[in-house]
Amino acid sequence: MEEIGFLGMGIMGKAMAMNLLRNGFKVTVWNRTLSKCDELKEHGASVGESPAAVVKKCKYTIGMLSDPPAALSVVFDKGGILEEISSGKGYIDMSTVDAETSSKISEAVIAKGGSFLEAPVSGSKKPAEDGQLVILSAGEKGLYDKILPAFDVLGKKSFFLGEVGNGAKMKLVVNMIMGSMMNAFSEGLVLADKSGLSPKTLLDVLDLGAIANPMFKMKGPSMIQNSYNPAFPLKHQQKDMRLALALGDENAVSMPVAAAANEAFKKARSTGLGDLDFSAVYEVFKVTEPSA
Ligand SMILES: NC(=O)C1=CN([C@@H]2O[C@H](COP(=O)(O)OP(=O)(O)OC[C@H]3O[C@@H](n4cnc5c(N)ncnc54)[C@H](OP(=O)(O)O)[C@@H]3O)[C@@H](O)[C@H]2O)C=CC1
Ligand SMILES: O=CCCC(=O)O
Repeated sequence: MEEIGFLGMGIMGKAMAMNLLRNGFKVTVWNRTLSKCDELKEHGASVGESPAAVVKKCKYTIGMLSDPPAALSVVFDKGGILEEISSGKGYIDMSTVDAETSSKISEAVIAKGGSFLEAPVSGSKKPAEDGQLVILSAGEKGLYDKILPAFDVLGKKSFFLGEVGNGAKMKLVVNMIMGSMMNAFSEGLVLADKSGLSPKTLLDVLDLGAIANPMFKMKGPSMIQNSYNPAFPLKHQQKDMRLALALGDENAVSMPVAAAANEAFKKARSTGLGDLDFSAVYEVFKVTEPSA
């Protein structure tokens, strides 16, 4: 497989690029804060000085950026992808963004003769490290077929969902459900605790029943220890709720549960919890009325 470019060495990008290196791919990385490339360099990656420099060197470049402004910035700004993308080169944006952002990027890349695929992922830090992501791609099928060897390393399953926007929408629907579940779970933990039950026993009961799931199992024990080491930062979960609610607006879908969950994530952000794991929304539900 050709050398792969990788833009964005955050929690996910670093784990994914490291995984590609471990599996024998040649990788050139770039990050806005350059020092975050150091560890990758120690493991054999080359470092590009700009997104454009990475695209110039590599036939295929992957992006894993925080949000729509970041995803647009690496494409359209000075030193961005558009300066070097051309016929025969492909850009694969794996960031979680809305369909409109993805379409803007796709149109600009294609106008320069390049190919584009959106490919957001389900799965967090650990699945990224272990190559167990679920990849939700859409866009140019030819590029999908060519990048599959890399997807096979990064994920346990890849979907091709058709036209650009479908991957972004699928990802937002999934994360809207996940964020709402995390709110219900947090409320339940607080309700158990305040009504004199053991939250730990609640976790055991949940795990044996019809609503057992990997998220409760993985996050529950650390939540009841008030430990929120970020795997999926809360600020990104709130961004996904906001983008999913906008998708609901466009399609006239009433989403009262997601809207309430979004408010809780906003509240958590406003109290300085945005950089912690999204499970820190639990803290919002713990706040009790001051006693008279
Ligand atoms: N963490 C998770 O569990 C998952 C995250 N995602 C999604 O993946 C994406 C990345 O998430 P994650 O790795 O957790 O996020 P991080 O916050 O850890 O990393 C964000 C990355 O985006 C870069 N960035 C931010 N703003 C800009 C900008 N204006 N220009 C250029 N680069 C910028 C950061 O660079 P710098 O270091 O300079 O700040 C960093 O490399 C997000 O869209 C997220 O929603 C999807 C699945 C799971
Ligand atoms: O976007 C983040 C998703 C996190 C997960 O799927 O566990």
